Amino acid sequence: MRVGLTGGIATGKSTVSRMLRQRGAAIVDADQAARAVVMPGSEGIRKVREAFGDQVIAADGNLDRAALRNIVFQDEAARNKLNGILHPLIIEHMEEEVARYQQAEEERPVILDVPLLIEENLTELAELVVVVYLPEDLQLKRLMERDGISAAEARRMVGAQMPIEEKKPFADVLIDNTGSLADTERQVDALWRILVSKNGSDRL
Ligand SMILES: CC(C)(COP(=O)(O)OP(=O)(O)OC[C@H]1O[C@@H](n2cnc3c(N)ncnc32)[C@H](O)[C@@H]1O)[C@@H](O)C(=O)NCCC(=O)NCCS
Ligand SMILES: Nc1ncnc2c1ncn2[C@@H]1O[C@H](COP(=O)(O)OP(=O)(O)OP(=O)(O)O)[C@@H](O)[C@H]1O
Repeated sequence: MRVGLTGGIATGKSTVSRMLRQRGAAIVDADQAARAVVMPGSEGIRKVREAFGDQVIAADGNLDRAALRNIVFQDEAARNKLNGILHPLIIEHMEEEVARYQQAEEERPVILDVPLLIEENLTELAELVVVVYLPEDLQLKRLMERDGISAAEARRMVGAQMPIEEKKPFADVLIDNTGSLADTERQVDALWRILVSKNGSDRL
């Protein structure tokens, strides 16, 4: 079964996906795919260089992620341009990974960890949509603490995504990550029970 795991930046997707992996899920992560498709020499990095110039390429030939991040979180047109280049490559990369897991004999749930699942109309990739939720004030606080950034910068990054309150109605299952990690673990346990029963593999 394919599960779409989404939320807003820093609401706790990686935290929840780690908890699901510990319970036996396979994880396919869009942020990792976004890194894989811009490896030196790839079609992705060539197209990004054509669009944004040498300012976003580091001396060693890798993508200069900080430079590109500064550009795209300030400028919607630049962000749309980057998305237009990378999203088809990211989706293709993720589809290949999913196919590899599904060809394997196991029936374990495959979790698609995709921050922009709803913005990019990708919910159809998944049979079940899980939204990891935090109220926006706490989202900003955790983002500032994790990335060591200012409130203004955090607001810009959050502003580049659909507000978390608007993502809530898309959830088949909502995980509220406001409380302690133990509290979130309990919600993940309940989700896991749903996933294994839908897979017909309650015996796991
Ligand atoms: C701009 C880039 C180079 C910044 O890299 P950096 O290492 O600093 O951040 P990282 O990739 O880990 O992303 C952190 C978070 O930012 C948010 N985010 C990333 N890209 C976008 C975007 N295009 N629009 C809105 N939010 C985004 C996501 O919540 C993500 O989890 C990178 O995020 C990127 O290549 N983005 C475009 C690809 C993309 O859309 N990725 C999101 C998954 S579909
Ligand atoms: N229940 C919790 N209590 C306190 N801190 C938490 C909790 N859950 C997650 N965090 C912290 O909040 C921050 C954001 O969590 P995480 O990195 O999992 O978010 P994310 O949604 O994967 O972010 P991104 O969109 O950037 O990939 C991290 O520093 C994490 O350690």
